[in-house]
Amino acid sequence: MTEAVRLQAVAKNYGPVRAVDGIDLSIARGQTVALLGPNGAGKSTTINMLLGLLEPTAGTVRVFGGTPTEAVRAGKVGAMLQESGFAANATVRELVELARALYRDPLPTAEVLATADLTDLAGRRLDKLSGGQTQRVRFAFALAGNPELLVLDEPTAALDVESRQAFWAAMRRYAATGRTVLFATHYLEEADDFADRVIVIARGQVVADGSGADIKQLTGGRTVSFDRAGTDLDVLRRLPGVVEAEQRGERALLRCDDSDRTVRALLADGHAWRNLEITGAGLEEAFLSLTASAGKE
Ligand SMILES: Nc1ncnc2c1ncn2[C@@H]1O[C@H](COP(=O)(O)OP(=O)(O)OP(=O)(O)O)[C@@H](O)[C@H]1O
Repeated sequence: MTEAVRLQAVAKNYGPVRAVDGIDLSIARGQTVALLGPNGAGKSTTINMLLGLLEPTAGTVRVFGGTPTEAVRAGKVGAMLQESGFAANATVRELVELARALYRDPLPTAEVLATADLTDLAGRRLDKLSGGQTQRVRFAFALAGNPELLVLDEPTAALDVESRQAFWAAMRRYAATGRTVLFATHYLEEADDFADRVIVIARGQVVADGSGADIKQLTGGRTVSFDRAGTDLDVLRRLPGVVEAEQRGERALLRCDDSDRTVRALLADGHAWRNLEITGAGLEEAFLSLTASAGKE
């Protein structure tokens, strides 16, 4: 069995809200995968179905060939979800030992502490930790059972840059042991930096799936901007190669999947523009243009 996760035509409704709208995907063992999408895209809902915490409205979810609940019961899955609630008067070490006691084949305490970079904090009470340290404790809790699949829902939300780096260094140590890691994020740099594969979801659907580089290539990813001198934004939006147009102050910003065609059309049609600029897109621009094109369908 080389497959860790398989979702087939998975959908989830909350009353009238279609949070997940037909997701198909398969994740091989050993991959580090980012689920990337804006707020409300359906990331947490997808993760909760994968952990057996929510039942899909339609479709099937398989984890290591069985149901999510079977995989969780067998100790194959560790999860770090968005909320936490730990007894404040326990120490870091006590909490790790509590987590280990829940599993048949846990990692040694020293290894859990070292992987999560908590060795020096083992004796510290949980209520005396910084936000970044608390996140690493939650990470330690998730990996204590030695899971084959680690699922992290926005693990670095609200952390400063330094704490984020420490967190991802810890995650990499775990991934390097050949385990499968799936993490949700809306930080585009994180997806690009830490995942082998980036699955972009928007409005409950997969809109792109590949490496960070693939995703940038998919969109062509350039922004053409200029002082627009009154040209109608809708006219600009219809120019060839334009995915989305918006106005910022005096400037029009056109997100393009083929900026050469856009610029040629701008020249040919004699639009009144000044101070033209063409910039290459980072993953952020690529992501916005993917999301925008999904909305056009
Ligand atoms: N319990 C619920 N009841 C009703 N609607 C919900 C519920 N949970 C989520 N939703 C809606 O489903 C959609 C997807 O939400 P979800 O939390 O899965 O997105 P997300 O990508 O994880 O977002 P975030 O990055 O903000 O956590 C959103 O429109 C959200 O408002």
